[in-house]
Amino acid sequence: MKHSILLVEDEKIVRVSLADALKSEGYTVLPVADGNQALAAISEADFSLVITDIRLPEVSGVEILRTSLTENSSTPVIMMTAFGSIKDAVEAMRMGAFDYITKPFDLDEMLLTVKRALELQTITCENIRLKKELTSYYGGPNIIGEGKAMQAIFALLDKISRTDSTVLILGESGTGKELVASTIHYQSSRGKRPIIRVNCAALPDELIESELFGYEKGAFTGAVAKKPGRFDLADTGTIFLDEIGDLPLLTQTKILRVLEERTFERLGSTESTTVNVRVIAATNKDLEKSVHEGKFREDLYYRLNVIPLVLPPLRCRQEDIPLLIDAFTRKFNDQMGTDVTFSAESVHMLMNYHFPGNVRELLNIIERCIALASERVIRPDDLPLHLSGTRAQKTSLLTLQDITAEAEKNHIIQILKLTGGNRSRAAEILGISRKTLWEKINGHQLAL
Ligand SMILES: Nc1ncnc2c1ncn2[C@@H]1O[C@H](COP(=O)(O)OP(=O)(O)OP(=O)(O)O)[C@@H](O)[C@H]1O
Repeated sequence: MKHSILLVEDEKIVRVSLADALKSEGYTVLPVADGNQALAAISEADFSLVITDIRLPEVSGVEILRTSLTENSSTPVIMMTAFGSIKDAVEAMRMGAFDYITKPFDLDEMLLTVKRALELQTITCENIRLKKELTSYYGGPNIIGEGKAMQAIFALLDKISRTDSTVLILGESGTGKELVASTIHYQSSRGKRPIIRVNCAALPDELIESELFGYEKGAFTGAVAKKPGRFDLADTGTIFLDEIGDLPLLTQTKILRVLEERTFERLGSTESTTVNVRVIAATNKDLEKSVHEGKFREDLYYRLNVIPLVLPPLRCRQEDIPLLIDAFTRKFNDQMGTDVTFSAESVHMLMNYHFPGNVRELLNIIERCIALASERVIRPDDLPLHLSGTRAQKTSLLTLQDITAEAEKNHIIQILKLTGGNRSRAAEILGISRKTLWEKINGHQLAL
């Protein structure tokens, strides 16, 4: 993108020759002769750079500097000053001007200063953009959900972020475990330090320990230099152990030691290394079952389970689906420069889909629909075929017992919604005791 420069200079000869020189460098230039025109231009457009004379009739260069900094603080301002007004230039620098150039100036010197100022402006803008992206990706409000289940999660997140405890996040694939882990980290006192993610399921058993704990030079064939592990990299920050249920037993023992003593040994070293890390782990496995099966260490399970956070599957928080559709539609419309919306029938259809892939699946469906949209409104026919097909397909594969259980569960959800979560009234309508309802809520793992 071409840089745009506002040039404010009342001396015609300087204005015209400098504007020509800047244009021949490939910049877009708006030359103006007085301060009032400059102020009007600043309020109407964003410039990459402002170059202004200090002494101008009516409105001074200092006033232009002040307005420019207020309107857009990332736009650098270069002041041009005659020999007699150096004091003003110094004052302008103090106020935040990028630099000043004394008139008469050498053109090359001016172009070099312009280049430096624009480099700074590019970096500043990029920095602002990245920061925005980071906070919009990880900031609390961007975990979307307004149903009871998610409200309870937000309240817990708030508390967890203020502690330094180990957290275990449980939930099916795509329910937002990684998003939640990042949010806890960024909201915590370690937020400005690194968060290192390890996908325990993706690392082959023979590499996992060297990845986690690093190795010394010569620890094994091919270890030509010392390499820090992920725990070293996460020092003073957070380590996110994703899919922890897939860790081999031997590595589990070492993780337990880090959790208890904050120490570990690098491969090929007998010396202990101490780290200061917060551990957040996640899994979509039933860890309790893995413990019973002897696949997961019981002591590690209890050590991790200090604060468990269970993310409910999307099908159990139907009420969040329209909100998520809205947010994802906005996101992809922004990205693709489109203006697509979902019809009420499509939203209804999505609300009735069981989303085995949870929020990730919904996100992918929205992206796909917007990318392939031939019209502005997405109707049920435009949704992926499996959405209408899966229910029938799923039903045919289920046993009678499964179908009954599913119907029972959905009915309980509906009635609880109807009674605004009042369990006594729901039990009355359902014709069961409060105790039975409680057992069924637990049995179906309803996050209400
Ligand atoms: N409540 C939510 N609001 C907004 N976006 C969400 C929400 N939950 C999940 N997402 C988005 O859905 C996608 C999947 O989430 P994430 O990767 O955190 O899930 P996960 O549970 O860690 O999945 P897996 O177990 O497969 O690693 C991400 O793009 C995430 O930003």
